[in-house]
Amino acid sequence: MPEPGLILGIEGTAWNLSAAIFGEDVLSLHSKPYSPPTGGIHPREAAQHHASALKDVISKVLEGHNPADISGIAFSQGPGLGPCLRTVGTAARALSLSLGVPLIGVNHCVAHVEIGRWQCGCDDPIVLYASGANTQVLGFLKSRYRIFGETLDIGLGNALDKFARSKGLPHPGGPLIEKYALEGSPVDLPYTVKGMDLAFSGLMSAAKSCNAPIEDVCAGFQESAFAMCVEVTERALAHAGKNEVLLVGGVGANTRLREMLKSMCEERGAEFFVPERRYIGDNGAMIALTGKIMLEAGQTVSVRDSAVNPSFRSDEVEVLWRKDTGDLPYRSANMLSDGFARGAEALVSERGDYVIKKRLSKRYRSPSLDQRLISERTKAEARLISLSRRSGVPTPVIYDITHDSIVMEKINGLMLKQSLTVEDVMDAGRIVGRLHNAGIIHGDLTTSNIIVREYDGRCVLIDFGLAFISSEIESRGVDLHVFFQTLESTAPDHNELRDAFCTGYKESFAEAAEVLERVEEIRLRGRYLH
Ligand SMILES: C[C@@H](O)[C@H](NC(=O)OP(=O)(O)OC[C@H]1O[C@@H](n2cnc3c(N)ncnc32)[C@H](O)[C@@H]1O)C(=O)O
Ligand SMILES: [Fe+2]
Repeated sequence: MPEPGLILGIEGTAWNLSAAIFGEDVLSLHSKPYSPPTGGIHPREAAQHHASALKDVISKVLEGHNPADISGIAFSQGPGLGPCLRTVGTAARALSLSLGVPLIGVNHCVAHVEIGRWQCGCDDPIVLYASGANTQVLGFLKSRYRIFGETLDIGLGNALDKFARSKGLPHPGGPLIEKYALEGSPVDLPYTVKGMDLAFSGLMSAAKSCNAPIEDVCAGFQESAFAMCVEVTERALAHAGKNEVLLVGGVGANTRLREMLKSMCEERGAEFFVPERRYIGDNGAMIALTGKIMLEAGQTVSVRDSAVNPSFRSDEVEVLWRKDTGDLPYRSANMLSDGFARGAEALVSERGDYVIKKRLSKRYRSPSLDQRLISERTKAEARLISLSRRSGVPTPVIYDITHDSIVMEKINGLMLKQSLTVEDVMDAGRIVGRLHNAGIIHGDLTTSNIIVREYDGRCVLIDFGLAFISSEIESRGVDLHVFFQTLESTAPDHNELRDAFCTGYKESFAEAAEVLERVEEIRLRGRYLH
Protein backbone atom coordinates (compact mmCIF):
# COMPACT_ATOMS: atom_id res chain seq x y z
CA MET A 1 0.00 0.00 0.00
CA PRO A 2 1.45 3.44 -0.87
CA GLU A 3 2.54 5.56 2.06
CA PRO A 4 -0.12 8.29 2.21
CA GLY A 5 1.22 11.79 2.22
CA LEU A 6 -1.13 14.72 2.57
CA ILE A 7 -4.88 14.36 2.44
CA LEU A 8 -7.18 17.15 1.31
CA GLY A 9 -10.56 16.91 3.02
CA ILE A 10 -13.70 18.84 2.08
CA GLU A 11 -16.75 19.27 4.30
CA GLY A 12 -19.98 20.84 3.12
CA THR A 13 -22.96 18.84 4.40
CA ALA A 14 -24.85 21.89 5.63
CA TRP A 15 -23.84 25.34 6.86
CA ASN A 16 -20.07 25.23 6.61
CA LEU A 17 -17.94 24.88 3.52
CA SER A 18 -14.61 23.93 4.96
CA ALA A 19 -11.43 22.30 3.71
CA ALA A 20 -8.28 21.11 5.42
CA ILE A 21 -4.99 19.39 4.78
CA PHE A 22 -3.92 16.63 7.09
CA GLY A 23 -0.42 15.17 7.21
CA GLU A 24 0.59 14.02 10.66
CA ASP A 25 -1.44 16.90 12.03
CA VAL A 26 -3.89 19.49 10.70
CA LEU A 27 -1.62 21.53 8.41
CA SER A 28 -4.21 24.01 7.23
CA LEU A 29 -7.91 24.63 7.71
CA HIS A 30 -10.14 27.14 5.94
CA SER A 31 -13.86 27.65 6.23
CA LYS A 32 -16.52 29.81 4.71
CA PRO A 33 -19.76 29.48 6.63
CA TYR A 34 -23.11 30.13 5.03
CA SER A 35 -25.47 32.15 7.15
CA PRO A 36 -29.04 32.46 5.96
CA PRO A 37 -30.18 36.10 5.61
CA THR A 38 -33.49 35.09 7.24
CA GLY A 39 -34.93 31.89 8.66
CA GLY A 40 -33.08 28.59 8.79
CA ILE A 41 -30.76 26.90 6.30
CA HIS A 42 -32.18 26.72 2.75
CA PRO A 43 -30.55 23.65 1.12
CA ARG A 44 -30.33 25.12 -2.38
CA GLU A 45 -29.04 28.50 -1.22
CA ALA A 46 -26.46 26.77 0.95
CA ALA A 47 -25.36 24.68 -2.04
CA GLN A 48 -25.02 27.82 -4.16
CA HIS A 49 -22.98 29.40 -1.42
CA HIS A 50 -20.71 26.34 -1.30
CA ALA A 51 -20.31 26.30 -5.09
CA SER A 52 -19.24 29.92 -5.20
CA ALA A 53 -16.94 29.62 -2.16
CA LEU A 54 -15.24 26.37 -3.23
CA LYS A 55 -12.49 27.80 -5.39
CA ASP A 56 -11.46 30.29 -2.76
CA VAL A 57 -11.52 27.84 0.16
CA ILE A 58 -9.59 25.14 -1.73
CA SER A 59 -6.91 27.51 -3.00
CA LYS A 60 -6.46 29.07 0.47
CA VAL A 61 -6.07 25.68 2.07
CA LEU A 62 -3.52 24.63 -0.56
CA GLU A 63 -1.40 27.78 -0.10
CA GLY A 64 2.16 26.78 0.73
CA HIS A 65 1.56 23.14 -0.24
CA ASN A 66 2.58 21.36 -3.39
CA PRO A 67 -0.45 19.68 -5.03
CA ALA A 68 1.91 16.86 -6.01
CA ASP A 69 2.18 15.94 -2.31
CA ILE A 70 -1.55 15.31 -2.04
CA SER A 71 -2.19 11.58 -2.01
CA GLY A 72 -5.94 11.49 -1.54
CA ILE A 73 -9.11 13.58 -1.69
CA ALA A 74 -11.60 13.00 1.10
CA PHE A 75 -15.13 14.40 1.08
CA SER A 76 -18.29 14.21 3.19
CA GLN A 77 -20.40 11.63 1.39
CA GLY A 78 -23.31 12.02 3.81
CA PRO A 79 -25.46 12.43 5.79
CA GLY A 80 -26.49 15.98 5.02
CA LEU A 81 -28.47 18.20 2.67
CA GLY A 82 -28.65 16.68 -0.83
CA PRO A 83 -27.79 19.79 -2.88
CA CYS A 84 -24.84 20.64 -0.60
CA LEU A 85 -23.50 17.09 -0.68
CA ARG A 86 -23.72 16.96 -4.48
CA THR A 87 -21.82 20.23 -4.87
CA VAL A 88 -18.97 19.06 -2.68
CA GLY A 89 -19.00 15.56 -4.19
CA THR A 90 -18.60 16.94 -7.68
CA ALA A 91 -15.66 19.10 -6.65
CA ALA A 92 -13.97 16.19 -4.87
CA ARG A 93 -14.34 13.89 -7.88
CA ALA A 94 -12.88 16.52 -10.19
CA LEU A 95 -9.89 17.07 -7.88
CA SER A 96 -9.25 13.36 -7.52
CA LEU A 97 -9.31 12.87 -11.30
CA SER A 98 -7.14 15.87 -12.08
CA LEU A 99 -4.51 15.01 -9.43
CA GLY A 100 -4.72 11.30 -10.19
CA VAL A 101 -5.16 10.34 -6.52
CA PRO A 102 -7.73 8.14 -4.74
CA LEU A 103 -11.10 9.42 -3.63
CA ILE A 104 -12.27 8.72 -0.08
CA GLY A 105 -15.97 8.97 0.77
CA VAL A 106 -16.23 9.85 4.45
CA ASN A 107 -19.27 9.41 6.67
CA HIS A 108 -19.75 12.78 8.35
CA CYS A 109 -20.84 11.29 11.71
CA VAL A 110 -17.87 8.92 11.83
CA ALA A 111 -15.63 11.91 11.07
CA HIS A 112 -17.03 13.84 14.07
CA VAL A 113 -16.09 10.85 16.23
CA GLU A 114 -12.65 10.29 14.72
CA ILE A 115 -11.47 13.85 15.13
CA GLY A 116 -12.64 13.74 18.73
CA ARG A 117 -10.73 10.52 19.43
CA TRP A 118 -7.66 11.85 17.69
CA GLN A 119 -7.65 15.22 19.39
CA CYS A 120 -8.52 14.06 22.89
CA GLY A 121 -6.46 10.90 22.78
CA CYS A 122 -9.30 8.74 24.02
CA ASP A 123 -9.56 5.16 22.92
CA ASP A 124 -12.96 3.53 23.06
CA PRO A 125 -15.52 6.10 24.20
CA ILE A 126 -19.28 6.23 24.30
CA VAL A 127 -19.93 9.23 22.09
CA LEU A 128 -22.65 11.82 22.48
CA TYR A 129 -22.98 13.34 19.03
CA ALA A 130 -25.24 16.37 19.31
CA SER A 131 -25.47 18.57 16.26
CA GLY A 132 -28.03 20.43 14.20
CA ALA A 133 -29.36 17.47 12.27
CA ASN A 134 -28.31 14.55 14.46
CA THR A 135 -28.46 13.54 18.09
CA GLN A 136 -27.07 10.09 18.71
CA VAL A 137 -25.27 8.04 21.30
CA LEU A 138 -22.66 5.91 19.57
CA GLY A 139 -20.21 3.24 20.60
CA PHE A 140 -17.79 1.00 18.75
CA LEU A 141 -18.90 -2.61 18.63
CA LYS A 142 -18.16 -5.41 16.20
CA SER A 143 -16.38 -3.28 13.55
CA ARG A 144 -18.94 -0.52 13.44
CA TYR A 145 -20.00 2.65 15.21
CA ARG A 146 -23.32 1.40 16.53
CA ILE A 147 -26.14 3.77 17.32
CA PHE A 148 -27.22 2.88 20.84
CA GLY A 149 -29.79 5.63 21.08
CA GLU A 150 -30.91 8.55 18.96
CA THR A 151 -33.52 11.21 18.46
CA LEU A 152 -36.81 9.90 17.15
CA ASP A 153 -37.74 13.24 15.59
CA ILE A 154 -35.39 16.21 15.10
CA GLY A 155 -31.78 16.93 16.06
CA LEU A 156 -31.14 18.88 19.24
CA GLY A 157 -29.43 21.77 17.41
CA ASN A 158 -32.36 21.98 15.07
CA ALA A 159 -34.79 22.10 17.99
CA LEU A 160 -32.77 24.91 19.60
CA ASP A 161 -32.53 26.83 16.32
CA LYS A 162 -36.24 26.54 15.53
CA PHE A 163 -37.25 27.60 19.02
CA ALA A 164 -34.87 30.57 18.80
CA ARG A 165 -36.34 31.58 15.45
CA SER A 166 -39.85 31.51 16.88
CA LYS A 167 -38.69 34.06 19.45
CA GLY A 168 -37.23 36.28 16.72
CA LEU A 169 -33.60 35.34 17.32
CA PRO A 170 -31.20 34.90 14.35
CA HIS A 171 -29.73 31.60 13.15
CA PRO A 172 -28.01 29.64 14.66
CA GLY A 173 -29.98 29.90 17.87
CA GLY A 174 -27.89 27.55 20.01
CA PRO A 175 -25.22 30.05 21.12
CA LEU A 176 -27.82 32.77 21.90
CA ILE A 177 -29.94 30.39 23.93
CA GLU A 178 -26.84 29.54 25.92
CA LYS A 179 -26.30 33.25 26.66
CA TYR A 180 -29.89 33.88 27.73
CA ALA A 181 -29.96 30.73 29.85
CA LEU A 182 -27.12 32.07 31.97
CA GLU A 183 -29.42 34.86 33.18
CA GLY A 184 -32.51 32.70 33.75
CA SER A 185 -33.88 30.19 36.19
CA PRO A 186 -35.27 27.11 34.46
CA VAL A 187 -39.00 26.66 33.88
CA ASP A 188 -40.41 23.10 33.85
CA LEU A 189 -40.63 21.74 30.30
CA PRO A 190 -41.32 18.28 28.83
CA TYR A 191 -38.69 15.59 29.20
CA THR A 192 -38.87 12.70 26.73
CA VAL A 193 -36.66 9.64 26.97
CA LYS A 194 -37.99 6.37 25.54
CA GLY A 195 -35.67 3.56 26.48
CA MET A 196 -32.43 4.58 24.76
CA ASP A 197 -34.07 7.10 22.44
CA LEU A 198 -34.97 10.77 22.72
CA ALA A 199 -37.49 13.15 21.22
CA PHE A 200 -37.26 16.94 21.11
CA SER A 201 -40.29 18.19 19.22
CA GLY A 202 -42.64 18.14 22.25
CA LEU A 203 -40.09 20.08 24.27
CA MET A 204 -39.61 22.54 21.41
CA SER A 205 -43.34 23.21 20.98
CA ALA A 206 -43.83 23.68 24.72
CA ALA A 207 -40.89 26.11 24.82
CA LYS A 208 -42.25 28.03 21.85
CA SER A 209 -45.60 28.58 23.52
CA CYS A 210 -44.21 29.27 26.98
CA ASN A 211 -44.80 32.87 28.03
CA ALA A 212 -42.24 33.05 30.82
CA PRO A 213 -39.29 35.46 30.35
CA ILE A 214 -37.03 34.29 27.50
CA GLU A 215 -34.10 33.76 29.88
CA ASP A 216 -36.13 31.29 31.96
CA VAL A 217 -37.46 29.42 28.92
CA CYS A 218 -33.94 29.10 27.49
CA ALA A 219 -32.66 27.79 30.81
CA GLY A 220 -35.55 25.31 31.05
CA PHE A 221 -35.02 24.17 27.46
CA GLN A 222 -31.34 23.50 28.11
CA GLU A 223 -31.96 21.72 31.41
CA SER A 224 -34.51 19.31 29.92
CA ALA A 225 -32.83 18.66 26.58
CA PHE A 226 -29.32 18.24 27.94
CA ALA A 227 -30.40 16.04 30.86
CA MET A 228 -32.15 13.77 28.33
CA CYS A 229 -28.92 13.43 26.36
CA VAL A 230 -26.84 12.82 29.48
CA GLU A 231 -29.27 10.19 30.73
CA VAL A 232 -29.06 8.14 27.53
CA THR A 233 -25.28 8.54 27.46
CA GLU A 234 -25.05 7.27 31.01
CA ARG A 235 -27.28 4.32 30.23
CA ALA A 236 -25.12 3.37 27.23
CA LEU A 237 -22.01 3.72 29.36
CA ALA A 238 -23.45 1.40 32.01
CA HIS A 239 -24.68 -1.17 29.48
CA ALA A 240 -21.53 -1.24 27.41
CA GLY A 241 -19.20 -1.21 30.40
CA LYS A 242 -16.98 1.47 28.85
CA ASN A 243 -15.24 4.18 30.82
CA GLU A 244 -14.79 7.11 28.45
CA VAL A 245 -17.30 9.66 27.19
CA LEU A 246 -16.63 11.87 24.18
CA LEU A 247 -18.80 14.85 23.24
CA VAL A 248 -18.88 15.93 19.56
CA GLY A 249 -21.11 17.96 17.21
CA GLY A 250 -21.97 21.65 17.19
CA VAL A 251 -24.11 21.61 20.35
CA GLY A 252 -21.02 20.31 22.15
CA ALA A 253 -19.82 23.92 22.22
CA ASN A 254 -22.33 24.51 25.00
CA THR A 255 -20.76 24.97 28.43
CA ARG A 256 -23.79 23.75 30.38
CA LEU A 257 -23.97 20.51 28.37
CA ARG A 258 -20.27 19.92 29.01
CA GLU A 259 -20.67 20.61 32.71
CA MET A 260 -23.54 18.10 32.97
CA LEU A 261 -21.68 15.35 31.12
CA LYS A 262 -18.59 15.95 33.19
CA SER A 263 -20.58 15.69 36.38
CA MET A 264 -22.20 12.41 35.26
CA CYS A 265 -18.77 11.02 34.35
CA GLU A 266 -17.34 11.98 37.72
CA GLU A 267 -20.20 10.21 39.50
CA ARG A 268 -19.58 7.05 37.47
CA GLY A 269 -15.79 7.16 37.53
CA ALA A 270 -15.54 7.66 33.77
CA GLU A 271 -13.33 10.10 31.89
CA PHE A 272 -14.86 12.94 29.92
CA PHE A 273 -13.42 14.34 26.68
CA VAL A 274 -14.35 17.14 24.37
CA PRO A 275 -12.29 18.44 21.41
CA GLU A 276 -11.31 22.06 20.86
CA ARG A 277 -14.00 24.45 19.67
CA ARG A 278 -12.80 24.55 16.04
CA TYR A 279 -13.03 20.76 15.76
CA ILE A 280 -16.35 20.27 17.51
CA GLY A 281 -18.77 21.60 14.86
CA ASP A 282 -18.57 20.88 11.14
CA ASN A 283 -15.04 21.39 9.80
CA GLY A 284 -12.81 20.16 7.01
CA ALA A 285 -10.15 18.79 9.36
CA MET A 286 -12.41 15.99 10.54
CA ILE A 287 -12.91 14.87 6.94
CA ALA A 288 -9.22 15.11 6.06
CA LEU A 289 -8.16 13.18 9.19
CA THR A 290 -10.76 10.43 8.66
CA GLY A 291 -9.80 10.32 4.99
CA LYS A 292 -6.22 9.68 5.97
CA ILE A 293 -7.14 6.89 8.38
CA MET A 294 -9.40 5.31 5.78
CA LEU A 295 -6.80 5.54 3.02
CA GLU A 296 -4.31 3.79 5.29
CA ALA A 297 -6.89 1.04 5.80
CA GLY A 298 -7.44 0.83 2.03
CA GLN A 299 -10.99 2.19 2.22
CA THR A 300 -11.20 4.30 -0.93
CA VAL A 301 -14.10 4.64 -3.34
CA SER A 302 -14.20 4.62 -7.14
CA VAL A 303 -15.73 7.63 -8.87
CA ARG A 304 -18.51 5.35 -10.06
CA ASP A 305 -19.43 4.36 -6.51
CA SER A 306 -19.00 7.79 -5.00
CA ALA A 307 -22.62 8.97 -5.14
CA VAL A 308 -23.57 10.98 -2.08
CA ASN A 309 -26.05 9.63 0.47
CA PRO A 310 -28.13 12.21 2.38
CA SER A 311 -29.18 9.60 4.95
CA PHE A 312 -25.85 7.80 5.36
CA ARG A 313 -25.74 6.25 8.85
CA SER A 314 -22.61 5.69 10.87
CA ASP A 315 -23.39 1.99 11.32
CA GLU A 316 -23.29 1.46 7.56
CA VAL A 317 -19.52 2.01 7.56
CA GLU A 318 -17.31 -0.97 8.17
CA VAL A 319 -14.54 0.35 10.39
CA LEU A 320 -11.45 -1.48 9.21
CA TRP A 321 -9.02 0.87 10.95
CA ARG A 322 -9.96 -0.12 14.50
CA LYS A 323 -9.38 -3.42 16.21
CA ASP A 324 -12.63 -5.33 16.51
CA THR A 325 -13.79 -5.37 20.12
CA GLY A 326 -16.26 -8.23 19.55
CA ASP A 327 -19.47 -8.64 21.49
CA LEU A 328 -20.25 -6.70 24.60
CA PRO A 329 -20.64 -8.65 27.78
CA TYR A 330 -24.34 -8.37 28.48
CA ARG A 331 -25.30 -6.06 31.30
CA SER A 332 -28.79 -5.38 32.48
CA ALA A 333 -29.88 -1.86 33.25
CA ASN A 334 -29.96 -2.65 36.94
CA MET A 335 -27.47 -5.38 37.63
CA LEU A 336 -29.04 -7.16 40.58
CA SER A 337 -26.60 -9.42 42.34
CA ASP A 338 -26.17 -10.50 45.93
CA GLY A 339 -28.92 -8.31 47.16
CA PHE A 340 -27.27 -5.09 46.12
CA ALA A 341 -27.06 -3.40 42.78
CA ARG A 342 -26.32 0.00 41.42
CA GLY A 343 -27.71 0.58 37.98
CA ALA A 344 -27.62 3.77 35.97
CA GLU A 345 -30.72 4.98 37.75
CA ALA A 346 -31.49 3.23 41.00
CA LEU A 347 -30.08 1.43 43.98
CA VAL A 348 -31.69 -1.89 44.83
CA SER A 349 -31.20 -3.40 48.26
CA GLU A 350 -32.69 -6.32 50.14
CA ARG A 351 -33.98 -6.23 53.72
CA GLY A 352 -35.25 -9.62 54.79
CA ASP A 353 -38.43 -10.28 52.83
CA TYR A 354 -38.40 -6.87 51.19
CA VAL A 355 -36.62 -5.32 48.27
CA ILE A 356 -36.21 -1.55 48.28
CA LYS A 357 -35.62 0.23 45.02
CA LYS A 358 -34.46 3.80 45.49
CA ARG A 359 -34.00 6.21 42.63
CA LEU A 360 -30.80 8.17 42.79
CA SER A 361 -30.41 11.88 42.63
CA LYS A 362 -28.24 13.04 39.76
CA ARG A 363 -25.95 15.96 40.36
CA TYR A 364 -25.96 16.88 36.66
CA ARG A 365 -29.67 17.73 36.75
CA SER A 366 -31.12 20.91 38.17
CA PRO A 367 -32.67 20.15 41.59
CA SER A 368 -36.23 20.75 40.42
CA LEU A 369 -35.92 18.55 37.33
CA ASP A 370 -34.16 15.93 39.43
CA GLN A 371 -36.97 15.76 41.99
CA ARG A 372 -39.64 15.84 39.31
CA LEU A 373 -38.12 12.90 37.39
CA ILE A 374 -37.47 10.84 40.48
CA SER A 375 -41.00 11.12 41.79
CA GLU A 376 -42.70 10.79 38.38
CA ARG A 377 -40.72 7.68 37.57
CA THR A 378 -41.14 6.08 40.95
CA LYS A 379 -44.89 6.54 40.67
CA ALA A 380 -44.96 5.32 37.07
CA GLU A 381 -42.95 2.22 37.87
CA ALA A 382 -45.18 1.30 40.80
CA ARG A 383 -48.25 1.87 38.65
CA LEU A 384 -46.94 -0.38 35.86
CA ILE A 385 -46.04 -3.14 38.31
CA SER A 386 -49.58 -3.09 39.69
CA LEU A 387 -51.21 -2.82 36.28
CA SER A 388 -49.20 -5.82 35.11
CA ARG A 389 -50.33 -7.84 38.12
CA ARG A 390 -53.93 -6.98 37.40
CA SER A 391 -53.41 -8.16 33.82
CA GLY A 392 -52.33 -11.57 35.01
CA VAL A 393 -48.56 -11.05 34.92
CA PRO A 394 -46.92 -12.24 38.14
CA THR A 395 -44.95 -9.32 39.62
CA PRO A 396 -43.79 -8.47 43.15
CA VAL A 397 -46.43 -7.14 45.54
CA ILE A 398 -45.87 -3.49 46.37
CA TYR A 399 -45.88 -2.66 50.08
CA ASP A 400 -45.03 1.00 50.11
CA ILE A 401 -44.09 3.92 47.88
CA THR A 402 -42.31 7.13 48.87
CA HIS A 403 -41.25 10.00 46.62
CA ASP A 404 -38.12 8.12 45.55
CA SER A 405 -38.52 4.51 46.67
CA ILE A 406 -40.64 1.43 46.13
CA VAL A 407 -40.76 -1.19 48.86
CA MET A 408 -41.81 -4.53 47.38
CA GLU A 409 -42.02 -8.23 47.99
CA LYS A 410 -38.79 -10.15 47.55
CA ILE A 411 -39.28 -12.99 45.09
CA ASN A 412 -37.37 -16.06 46.14
CA GLY A 413 -36.12 -18.24 43.34
CA LEU A 414 -33.61 -18.45 40.54
CA MET A 415 -33.19 -15.95 37.76
CA LEU A 416 -34.45 -17.40 34.48
CA LYS A 417 -30.90 -17.40 33.15
CA GLN A 418 -30.01 -19.92 35.87
CA SER A 419 -33.01 -22.10 35.12
CA LEU A 420 -33.36 -22.32 31.38
CA THR A 421 -35.72 -25.26 30.99
CA VAL A 422 -38.21 -25.49 28.16
CA GLU A 423 -41.12 -25.26 30.64
CA ASP A 424 -39.77 -22.17 32.37
CA VAL A 425 -39.01 -20.34 29.14
CA MET A 426 -42.46 -21.21 27.77
CA ASP A 427 -44.01 -19.75 30.91
CA ALA A 428 -41.89 -16.62 30.39
CA GLY A 429 -43.35 -16.37 26.88
CA ARG A 430 -46.82 -16.65 28.33
CA ILE A 431 -46.39 -13.83 30.85
CA VAL A 432 -44.73 -11.53 28.31
CA GLY A 433 -47.67 -12.22 25.98
CA ARG A 434 -50.04 -11.10 28.72
CA LEU A 435 -47.92 -8.04 29.40
CA HIS A 436 -47.99 -6.99 25.76
CA ASN A 437 -51.67 -7.78 25.53
CA ALA A 438 -52.20 -5.29 28.35
CA GLY A 439 -50.36 -2.60 26.34
CA ILE A 440 -47.26 -2.64 28.53
CA ILE A 441 -43.65 -2.82 27.33
CA HIS A 442 -41.07 -4.01 29.83
CA GLY A 443 -38.14 -2.13 28.30
CA ASP A 444 -35.36 -4.34 29.71
CA LEU A 445 -36.56 -7.86 29.13
CA THR A 446 -33.56 -9.97 30.01
CA THR A 447 -33.22 -13.44 31.48
CA SER A 448 -32.08 -11.73 34.73
CA ASN A 449 -35.33 -9.79 35.04
CA ILE A 450 -37.50 -12.91 35.19
CA ILE A 451 -37.41 -14.95 38.38
CA VAL A 452 -38.62 -18.53 38.56
CA ARG A 453 -40.46 -18.45 41.89
CA GLU A 454 -39.35 -21.16 44.28
CA TYR A 455 -42.68 -22.11 45.78
CA ASP A 456 -44.73 -22.63 42.64
CA GLY A 457 -42.24 -22.54 39.74
CA ARG A 458 -44.04 -19.61 38.07
CA CYS A 459 -42.12 -16.93 36.23
CA VAL A 460 -42.29 -13.51 37.90
CA LEU A 461 -41.37 -10.34 36.05
CA ILE A 462 -39.24 -7.80 37.92
CA ASP A 463 -37.58 -4.42 37.33
CA PHE A 464 -40.04 -2.16 35.58
CA GLY A 465 -37.66 0.80 35.64
CA LEU A 466 -37.72 1.19 31.88
CA ALA A 467 -41.29 0.01 31.33
CA PHE A 468 -43.83 2.09 29.47
CA ILE A 469 -47.28 1.94 27.94
CA SER A 470 -47.38 1.23 24.23
CA SER A 471 -49.24 -0.95 21.77
CA GLU A 472 -46.74 -0.40 18.98
CA ILE A 473 -45.47 -3.48 17.19
CA GLU A 474 -41.99 -1.94 17.15
CA SER A 475 -41.76 -1.57 20.94
CA ARG A 476 -43.05 -5.09 21.47
CA GLY A 477 -40.56 -6.35 18.90
CA VAL A 478 -37.67 -4.62 20.67
CA ASP A 479 -38.75 -6.21 23.97
CA LEU A 480 -38.57 -9.69 22.43
CA HIS A 481 -35.38 -8.88 20.53
CA VAL A 482 -33.65 -7.98 23.80
CA PHE A 483 -34.91 -11.20 25.37
CA PHE A 484 -33.71 -13.39 22.50
CA GLN A 485 -30.33 -11.69 22.52
CA THR A 486 -29.77 -12.47 26.19
CA LEU A 487 -31.03 -16.00 25.62
CA GLU A 488 -28.47 -16.45 22.85
CA SER A 489 -25.67 -15.20 25.02
CA THR A 490 -26.53 -17.48 27.96
CA ALA A 491 -27.84 -20.73 26.46
CA PRO A 492 -26.17 -23.04 23.92
CA ASP A 493 -29.51 -24.64 22.96
CA HIS A 494 -31.18 -21.28 22.43
CA ASN A 495 -33.15 -22.28 19.33
CA GLU A 496 -35.25 -24.76 21.23
CA LEU A 497 -35.74 -22.26 24.05
CA ARG A 498 -36.67 -19.54 21.62
CA ASP A 499 -39.32 -21.82 20.11
CA ALA A 500 -40.65 -22.58 23.60
CA PHE A 501 -40.88 -18.87 24.36
CA CYS A 502 -42.75 -18.23 21.11
CA THR A 503 -45.21 -21.02 21.87
CA GLY A 504 -46.02 -19.45 25.24
CA TYR A 505 -46.17 -15.96 23.74
CA LYS A 506 -48.59 -17.03 20.99
CA GLU A 507 -50.77 -18.81 23.53
CA SER A 508 -51.47 -15.67 25.50
CA PHE A 509 -51.25 -12.97 22.83
CA ALA A 510 -53.31 -12.83 19.64
CA GLU A 511 -50.98 -10.42 17.80
CA ALA A 512 -47.91 -12.56 18.46
CA ALA A 513 -47.21 -13.51 14.84
CA GLU A 514 -46.93 -9.92 13.70
CA VAL A 515 -44.56 -9.06 16.55
CA LEU A 516 -42.35 -12.07 15.84
CA GLU A 517 -42.05 -11.02 12.23
CA ARG A 518 -40.91 -7.57 13.37
CA VAL A 519 -38.30 -9.13 15.65
CA GLU A 520 -36.60 -10.58 12.60
CA GLU A 521 -36.54 -7.16 10.94
CA ILE A 522 -35.09 -5.60 14.08
CA ARG A 523 -32.40 -8.25 14.26
CA LEU A 524 -31.36 -7.50 10.69
CA ARG A 525 -31.16 -3.80 11.44
CA GLY A 526 -28.71 -4.63 14.21
CA ARG A 527 -29.19 -1.29 15.84
CA TYR A 528 -29.87 -2.20 19.42
CA LEU A 529 -27.24 -2.59 22.02
CA HIS A 530 -28.18 -5.96 23.40
C1 LIG B 1 -25.03 16.48 8.75
C2 LIG B 1 -24.33 17.72 9.24
O1 LIG B 1 -24.49 18.71 8.29
C3 LIG B 1 -24.81 18.19 10.56
N1 LIG B 1 -24.00 19.27 11.01
C4 LIG B 1 -24.41 20.24 11.84
O2 LIG B 1 -25.51 20.24 12.30
O3 LIG B 1 -23.51 21.21 12.17
P1 LIG B 1 -22.74 21.30 13.56
O4 LIG B 1 -21.71 22.31 13.39
O5 LIG B 1 -22.30 19.91 14.02
O6 LIG B 1 -23.84 21.80 14.60
C5 LIG B 1 -24.55 23.02 14.44
C6 LIG B 1 -25.53 23.19 15.57
O7 LIG B 1 -24.83 23.46 16.78
C7 LIG B 1 -25.56 24.42 17.53
N2 LIG B 1 -24.69 25.14 18.44
C8 LIG B 1 -23.55 25.81 18.17
N3 LIG B 1 -23.07 26.41 19.29
C9 LIG B 1 -23.93 26.10 20.30
C10 LIG B 1 -23.99 26.41 21.69
N4 LIG B 1 -23.08 27.16 22.29
N5 LIG B 1 -25.03 25.90 22.40
C11 LIG B 1 -25.95 25.13 21.82
N6 LIG B 1 -25.94 24.82 20.53
C12 LIG B 1 -24.96 25.30 19.76
C13 LIG B 1 -26.17 25.32 16.49
O8 LIG B 1 -27.28 26.01 17.01
C14 LIG B 1 -26.52 24.32 15.38
O9 LIG B 1 -27.84 23.84 15.57
C15 LIG B 1 -24.68 17.10 11.59
O10 LIG B 1 -23.58 16.75 12.03
O11 LIG B 1 -25.72 16.57 11.98
FE1 LIG C 1 -21.93 17.87 11.82
